[in-house]
Amino acid sequence: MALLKKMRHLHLRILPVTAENRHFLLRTRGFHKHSTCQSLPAVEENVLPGNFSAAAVGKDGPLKTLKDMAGPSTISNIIEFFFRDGFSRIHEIQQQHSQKYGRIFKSRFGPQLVVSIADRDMIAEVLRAEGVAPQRANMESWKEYRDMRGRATGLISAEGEDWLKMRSVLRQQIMRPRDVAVFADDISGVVTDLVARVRALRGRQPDGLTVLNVNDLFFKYAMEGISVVLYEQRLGCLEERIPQLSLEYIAALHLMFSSFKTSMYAGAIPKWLRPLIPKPWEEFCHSWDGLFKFSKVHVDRRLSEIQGQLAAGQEVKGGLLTCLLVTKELTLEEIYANMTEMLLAGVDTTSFTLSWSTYLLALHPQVQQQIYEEVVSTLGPDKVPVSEDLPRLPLIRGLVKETLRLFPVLPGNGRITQKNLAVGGYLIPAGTQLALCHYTTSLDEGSFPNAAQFLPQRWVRKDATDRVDNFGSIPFGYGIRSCVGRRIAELEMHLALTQLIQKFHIQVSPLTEEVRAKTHGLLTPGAPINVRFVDRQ
Ligand code: HEM
Repeated sequence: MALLKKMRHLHLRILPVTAENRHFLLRTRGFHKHSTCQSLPAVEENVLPGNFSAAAVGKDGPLKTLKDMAGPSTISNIIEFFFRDGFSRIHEIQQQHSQKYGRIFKSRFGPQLVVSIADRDMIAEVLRAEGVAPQRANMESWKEYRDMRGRATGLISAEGEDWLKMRSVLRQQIMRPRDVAVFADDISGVVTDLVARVRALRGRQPDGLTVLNVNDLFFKYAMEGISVVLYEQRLGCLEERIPQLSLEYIAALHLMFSSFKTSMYAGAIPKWLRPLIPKPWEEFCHSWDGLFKFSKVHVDRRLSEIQGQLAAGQEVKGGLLTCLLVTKELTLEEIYANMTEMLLAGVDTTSFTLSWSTYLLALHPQVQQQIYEEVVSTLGPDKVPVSEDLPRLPLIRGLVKETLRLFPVLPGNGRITQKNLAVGGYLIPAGTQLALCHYTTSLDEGSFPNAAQFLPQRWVRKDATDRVDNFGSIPFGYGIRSCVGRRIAELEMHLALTQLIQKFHIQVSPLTEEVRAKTHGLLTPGAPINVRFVDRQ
């Protein structure tokens, strides 16, 4: 209350969403309450959905039903996933299945039928036909945890009207490059610490050059980087001694990902079986407790700072969190939930991409040299890049795009169809779980000639009319439910890579053999990437 009364004294760096534009979104997009919140009935394969007649005809002739669709049998899936460790090869299995069964195929996982789409144009059709509040997957286990603890859902776990409200608030704060440019100075401060940490770590190795398991370093960078944006404070992750609270968070995050398979089962195992197999659900809840606790501490800290400033009649300045706390467009519980989910979504994604980028640069010294030349001809050898410099570094942007094409952090994404669709000659009923096979489309020769090659140059536009984006590679998703943190992630990666390339020759260490990708929830390096950072001057 006190905050609201004093809002006129505030000077926020970021303008809040107005009630007017939020309601505009709700009104004009024809959003219907509950339209996406239905529980998912098992999809019948041979039934023509309501709004299609039996003689439904697509652009290439009569439409077929899911019953006609090819795909691996349940038995072969069980063997593949449980006996051949398919969970760590989901990206490869995606490719193999699309070669064997076609660009659209079905798989069964117990009662769940999944339709996989490994074709750029079909994916485009699906995403372009999306409604106002698309649903990614069944988030029942996430919601159950939140209900059990009396917590709100955040952007990842929310659906329908709840999601739309939060999305319309957050998207206007962080979705455009110019919105996130205000964070560039703070992130640059984190990059300075990253560079210092590279020097400290390599100094400990016998050759004085190698940073072992570079992902460990980028993890800390990404956590520190996203935290200055989300919590408006430094966490000390790049210091020699990491503060206890941050260490606890890292442990909770590791538990969430290391128990990825068990967490998946937490949602898949029926509730009545939990007393017999309690571990997955217990670990799932335990890691969420840790993640929420961390966000709550940091949000509460900022809230009491703001209250103190207002009580003392001082001006309140701040970024995203300050704005959310002051405008109260989201409840405090929604703020905790969104900070928790954004932090979860924003650390490994960014750190894996940075690890793959440095690995690819090290493997391709000529490409690295080309990018280095662009950086020094634009900035000189020493200038610290600012956000306005980034549009003038197309190869740095191409480097990130090409890394994400070859190693899309999310090798596949999901959608639950909200209406009946005709895709690839098939009728897909509403309520069907779709798997969009981005790994396969990213490596498709039709979309990307010499697809296996690392060519950041392919993303550089020749002129303003030249569009090189295509649905073959959409690492941040597409449309209204795409990654809300995209611009923050890009800013963090562009600023870090520019400085690393400016300062160091990045070389493969003899300690690193070929590193292949494995799926562990996300597409991760399957072995430690050890990289040499050799001073350029
Ligand atoms: C390299 C870095 C990143 C990649 C490749 C990435 C990729 C993605 C993808 C593919 C999705 C799903 C989009 C869809 O379903 O269409 C997503 C969703 C999301 N991402 Fe990211 N992400 C990255 C970094 C971040 C960061 C830094 C944040 C923190 C703000 C973040 C927050 C989110 C959230 C909250 C969602 C859910 C959005 C919603 O459902 O409305 N991501 N991300």
